[in-house]
Amino acid sequence: MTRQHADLWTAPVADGALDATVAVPGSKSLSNRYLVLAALAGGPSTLRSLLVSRDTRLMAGALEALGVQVDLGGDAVQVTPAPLRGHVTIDCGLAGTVMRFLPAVAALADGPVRFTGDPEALARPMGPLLQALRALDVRVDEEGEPGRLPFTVHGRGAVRGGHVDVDASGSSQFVSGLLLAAARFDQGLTVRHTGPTLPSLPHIEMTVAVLRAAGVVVDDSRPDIWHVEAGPVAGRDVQVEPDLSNAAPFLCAAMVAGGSVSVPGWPARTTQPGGLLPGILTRMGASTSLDGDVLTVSGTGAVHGVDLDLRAAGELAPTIAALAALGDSPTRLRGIAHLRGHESDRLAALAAEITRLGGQAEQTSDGLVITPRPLHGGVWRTYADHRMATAGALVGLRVRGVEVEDVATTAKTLPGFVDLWSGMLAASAHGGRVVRDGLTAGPTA
Ligand SMILES: O=C(O)C1=C[C@@H](OP(=O)(O)O)[C@@H](O)[C@H](O)C1
Ligand SMILES: C=C(OP(=O)(O)O)C(=O)O
Repeated sequence: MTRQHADLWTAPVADGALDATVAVPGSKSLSNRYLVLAALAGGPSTLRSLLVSRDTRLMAGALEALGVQVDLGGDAVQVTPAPLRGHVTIDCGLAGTVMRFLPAVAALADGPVRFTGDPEALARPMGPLLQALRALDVRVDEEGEPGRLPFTVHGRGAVRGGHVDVDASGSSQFVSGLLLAAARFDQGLTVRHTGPTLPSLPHIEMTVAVLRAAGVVVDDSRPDIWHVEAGPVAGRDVQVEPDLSNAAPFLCAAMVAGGSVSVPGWPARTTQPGGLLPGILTRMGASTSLDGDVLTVSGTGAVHGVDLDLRAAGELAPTIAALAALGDSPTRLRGIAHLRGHESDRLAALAAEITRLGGQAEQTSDGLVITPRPLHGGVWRTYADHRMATAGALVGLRVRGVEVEDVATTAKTLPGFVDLWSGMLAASAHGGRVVRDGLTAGPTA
């Protein structure tokens, strides 16, 4: 896209130290897991503080197409399960959680379920999951390139289950997508990961945790093997944690601009990879404190380079890479080769955009090496990738004239991003107010 045609948002520069409390909405990963399990449950569920964003609307829409009643209006989302019907098409958008969590669910429907998505979604890997379904005697027809959207899962109302191998080195979501539906298979399911590396283990632990909380028996005592017993899934009343990965750019903003940013609702224990943020940001020069459920990150503007294995938390990589580009020494990010199959090829995208602004960033076989250089303004391309957009905003907090292309792509997981971001800056000028979806809600004390 050329500059003339792009939809550009000039990222605001911080003109002083930050002092704000930012309330971020619910976790995408938890929200879409709760929706799937609520659809497979034996009775209704109430999901409180569920994220309402493009990814969760796509999930809700897909489940509704399959016959489930999902009422997204109001403070709490009500889900009423129903027998799953086929002869429908599911639009996955660019949501990994929809394209990877629903094919095994579709196998339980009473007819064919066609999966489509955004043009960018056609580049995201699906093959190992589709092969695993075929190994379980589920018929899957691909329409174009093998192992990619679009494809059709031929539901037959039941899946035998048993044992299946899957190479999840491309995405942990292949494992999660099999486990989430497995309690509804006749024999349950044992999944064994066979690939060389396994990314995003906390997200698999999240899957196990939400299954257990719904009364499903899961054995994860052996490395790379998970067993889900056949049995009922309980309808639940749950409170969704805030999205800690979406909190990341706000917390990092305190390091870039100096000052403090707090995020309320920070869970004492979590399976979200964002739970690793306090440790990572401390290594990069921040001070962090947890006061009750409020996490505060404080910084001086100094950012130190790190050598970091982000295998467990690849979702944080775009934010950490943007932070690293503003550092005082080089950073090496490892263990994230699979980011080449995320919303964009994130390793290529980050290297290209940091370089475009005068920085130095090179891809390695499994990550990035970022050597800080003085940066200048310019267009920051986002490749339809929400985390590229928030990474550009972070760079623009210090570098004047960063124009973020298609900032609306943040609607994938955080539709209120621009309002929250400018609210954080406005609140800082007024002494620590709470910012919720762009609204300054009042003083914190
Ligand atoms: O299961 C999940 O909710 C997710 C798992 C991870 O996927 P990968 O293992 O493909 O990185 C993560 O990056 C994604 O944002 C969400
Ligand atoms: C990789 C991500 O998303 P998805 O759930 O679409 O895989 C992400 O949000 O960083």
